[in-house]
Amino acid sequence: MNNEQLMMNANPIVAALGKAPSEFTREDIIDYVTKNNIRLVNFMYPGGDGRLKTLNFIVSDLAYLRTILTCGERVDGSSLFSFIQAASSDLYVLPRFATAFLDPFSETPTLCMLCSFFDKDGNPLGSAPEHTLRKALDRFKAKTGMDFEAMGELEYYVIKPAESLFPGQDQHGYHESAPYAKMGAFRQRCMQYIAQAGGHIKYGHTEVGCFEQDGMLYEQNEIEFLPVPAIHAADELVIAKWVIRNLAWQEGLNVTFAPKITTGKAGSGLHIHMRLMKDGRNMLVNNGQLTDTTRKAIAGLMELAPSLTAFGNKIPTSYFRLVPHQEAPTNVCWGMSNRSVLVRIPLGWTSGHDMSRAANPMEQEVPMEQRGSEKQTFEIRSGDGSADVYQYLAALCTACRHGFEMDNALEVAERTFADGDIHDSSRAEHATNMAQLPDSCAESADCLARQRSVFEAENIFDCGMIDGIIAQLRSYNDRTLRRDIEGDVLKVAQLVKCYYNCG
Ligand SMILES: NC(=O)CC[C@H](N)C(=O)O
Repeated sequence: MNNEQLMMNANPIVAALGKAPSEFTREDIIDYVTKNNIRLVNFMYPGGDGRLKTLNFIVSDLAYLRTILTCGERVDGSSLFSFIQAASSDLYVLPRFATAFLDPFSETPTLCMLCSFFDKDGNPLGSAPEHTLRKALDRFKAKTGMDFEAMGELEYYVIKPAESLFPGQDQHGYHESAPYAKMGAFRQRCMQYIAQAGGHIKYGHTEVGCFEQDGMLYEQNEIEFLPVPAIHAADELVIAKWVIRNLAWQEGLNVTFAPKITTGKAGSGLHIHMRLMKDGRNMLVNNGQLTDTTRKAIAGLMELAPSLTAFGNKIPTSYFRLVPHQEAPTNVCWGMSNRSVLVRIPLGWTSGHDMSRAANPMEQEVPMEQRGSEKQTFEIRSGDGSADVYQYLAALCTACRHGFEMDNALEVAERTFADGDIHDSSRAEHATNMAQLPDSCAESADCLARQRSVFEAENIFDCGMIDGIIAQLRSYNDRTLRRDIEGDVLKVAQLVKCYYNCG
């Protein structure tokens, strides 16, 4: 991290220690705790439900502080993960110093760190979602020589009593400003806290969803991150959800990351953008054109798309979102810029034009390498807030790697390419030739059962974890649920309520 990055960094621990989080040592943490009168240390780790769990420690003894930072603690794994048996349930949690941040909600000065799980023999827990992602990333690097970067687009609804002044427009909330958008200040406070906790935020805005129901305003918002190594992307997403929920609670607002809350209105996705890097260079484009590297990674996603929903769309209401005309995908295809495809190639500053100079004629010309050519990503649009982000990113990384192992990857990429809106009636024929995404948890479970060997290869996904995901998906018994209740407002509302606080 250079001086400019340090100066502007929102995390006060980075500013105080004068170094990048990846360089934080145990002694740095002890030094910070001592000098800044930190009274509590929190270990935090996502459980099987995807939510951050918290273990508090009082700081009253330097030796004890050093012990917990060195040895971690022991926790009951069977209460955190369904795949861990009660008979051999103890796990270790060890804090990762690079994730240190100050708890923005605690009255007592508190330092938080995310933890990794270890088994009784002191090895990283093979079935832990975070370790699964690490294994997937290492394997990706070993196979392709590239680093797999990612970032999430976190969509959520904020709910508060409706006001009569300056009403927003139904399904037209996209990038709205105050006073038509009401929750901008709340979103900006969330963004500040997330950045202080180490999140690399690209931007925040309101989204399409905006409606009133039973005297309440439902305003959809989005916070989008910057591409970072995928472990950080997952860390940032779980912290962001924790921040948004806590701030909402503090301010008397309700928030939901649920995939669908009302039929016919925009659902909330968790789109993931990916970038493949080699020696700091983005390998997705060359001379403004998509490379075969990109096409191969996309081919892997197309091939495994039927089972990716098992990781990214874990609850029955997930499948009420994957319907036409709501900017959510239904077919297994990819394309440029349009939002009805499963994998989208958004604009990537590939023209090489100096647009800034065109907009500001007084400016000097910007050097070619500063015109944004490193910004290109590819985006998968199926996942939602029910996903365990570590597991989901591990599945995406594995699918992209699979693309480099397929003999016919370029052919698959060619066949699944769709230009234009696939829901446009003039393109109906093309759409009918495309594979459909699963329409229920039950179907996702079947698809994962068929394709599980790709995820389990190289020992990346633990077979107990895959068994657990399949069993959980099947437990909802929802094979025909969407068809059965789609038009029944009351039944949909009951279902929505069950999964309102998912993930
Ligand atoms: N602008 C967008 O792409 C909206 C996405 C949409 N909310 C979804 O469910 O995925």
